[in-house]
Amino acid sequence: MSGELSPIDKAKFVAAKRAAAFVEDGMRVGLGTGSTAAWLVRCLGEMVRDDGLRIRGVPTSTRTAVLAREVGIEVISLDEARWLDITIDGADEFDGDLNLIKGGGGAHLQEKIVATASDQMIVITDASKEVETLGAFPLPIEVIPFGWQTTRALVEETLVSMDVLGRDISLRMNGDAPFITDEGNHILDLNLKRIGNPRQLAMVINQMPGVVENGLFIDICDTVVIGHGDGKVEVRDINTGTVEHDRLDFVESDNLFKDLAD
Ligand SMILES: O=C[C@H](O)[C@H](O)[C@H](O)COP(=O)(O)O
Repeated sequence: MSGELSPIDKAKFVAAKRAAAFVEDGMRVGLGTGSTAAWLVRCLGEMVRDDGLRIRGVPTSTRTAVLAREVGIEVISLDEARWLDITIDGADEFDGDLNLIKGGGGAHLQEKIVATASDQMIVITDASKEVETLGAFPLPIEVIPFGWQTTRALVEETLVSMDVLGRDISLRMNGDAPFITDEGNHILDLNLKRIGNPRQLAMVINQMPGVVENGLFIDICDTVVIGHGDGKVEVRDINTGTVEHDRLDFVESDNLFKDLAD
């Protein structure tokens, strides 16, 4: 990486750095996927190397597993861990109840399994991802490749019957070929614009044959850490109703940030 980081990258970095402080020695940690979660993995790697932090990480994608090993985090499978103390991950959108849309990187299936198996889930994000109502970000649905067009038609029919607005459904592509998830599946992106009842929608979608998992995370996230490009961080906890404000002087003091920016 060279040159100055963009304000969005700085925001993601400080959110990740602040959230890393929730991780304690001996914890089993779910490691999210995406550009924000990658900062978290790098921050934890630094804590392992420099501070002697001992953790075992359960990655939520192949990409994250590769990065975690690279930075020196001991990687174990979810089956080895069974239960996690904490999961820290990014999100594509979050609302005031800390319900989320995830899966912009196609990893929401493993992410949801890992987050659900954790005592606490913390989302790290920049402020642009906060919305009043979920749905501006297309909702990812992981479907098995067999009969995916039939599954898409069924999803569309169901949305019509539920009177959900904006029934624009596309197969996610990777160049000329369909995107393939870590589990060998496809992704349908639902451009709904507005999701009035995310809980109901999540349940209805997951009942359809061919659907593996949708990207709505309802009542899973406990805490959101929102970073800003100037180093300010806000930590909101849905269980206690508390909001904390903090500021990280990352430019001057953070070796990891300096190494990456050089
Ligand atoms: O599938 C990907 C994940 O759900 C990501 O956590 C989400 O898309 C946010 O990614 P980023 O931090 O890159 O915006």
